[in-house]
Amino acid sequence: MRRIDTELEGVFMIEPDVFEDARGFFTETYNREKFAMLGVDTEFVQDNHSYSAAAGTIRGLHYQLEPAAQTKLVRVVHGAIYDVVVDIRRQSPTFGRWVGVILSADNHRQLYVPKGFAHGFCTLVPHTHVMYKVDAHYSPEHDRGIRWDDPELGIPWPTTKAVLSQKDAQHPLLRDAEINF
Ligand SMILES: Cc1cn([C@H]2C[C@H](O)[C@@H](COP(=O)(O)OP(=O)(O)O[C@H]3O[C@@H](C)C(=O)[C@@H](O)[C@H]3O)O2)c(=O)[nH]c1=O
Repeated sequence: MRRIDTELEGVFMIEPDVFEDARGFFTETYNREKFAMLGVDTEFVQDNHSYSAAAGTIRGLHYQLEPAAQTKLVRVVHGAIYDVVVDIRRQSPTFGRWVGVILSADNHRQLYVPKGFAHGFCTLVPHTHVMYKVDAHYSPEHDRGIRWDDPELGIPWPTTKAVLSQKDAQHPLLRDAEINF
């Protein structure tokens, strides 16, 4: 099991050990002690599961305001995603910078998304199931978003025909977003 850092400080992947045999495989998708040793020192309170039918489905870019800000640990149990994290802490030296990684059922990688970052993904294949743990409960009144296609971010989403929710089509640009962390 290993940690793979990204260009954004505090944003990293966990690649668990996968034990394959004639039946298939076994893997620990979360182990408090082992994950904590790699930096996932987080008390999760909610597990989420989203299913996207079509390839090219984009969900994001999402965050919750303080005091409901969330740390997330994201993985894919079926299919694959291009997973994006954007630093939206206005005082941060890396404000507005983002990283994109591939998480898939095959690579078993998990992405750690700290508070202060917006998160979104694009499904790369149909019938993709994403599961993630969060350390603060869902709070609709603190729920916010940033436009997935904000030109100042310039994220190269791997689709020419994004499938979006109505909500996600209407978020403000990062420069106009309400942010309190
Ligand atoms: C996120 C969430 C949604 N819901 C409800 C609200 C709504 O009726 C329905 C769908 O919500 P959304 O459209 O916000 O779901 P979705 O677009 O999948 O939102 C998620 O996107 C990814 C990228 C994230 O990072 C998550 O934190 C979350 O924001 O589910 C909950 O009950 N609990 C939750 O934790």
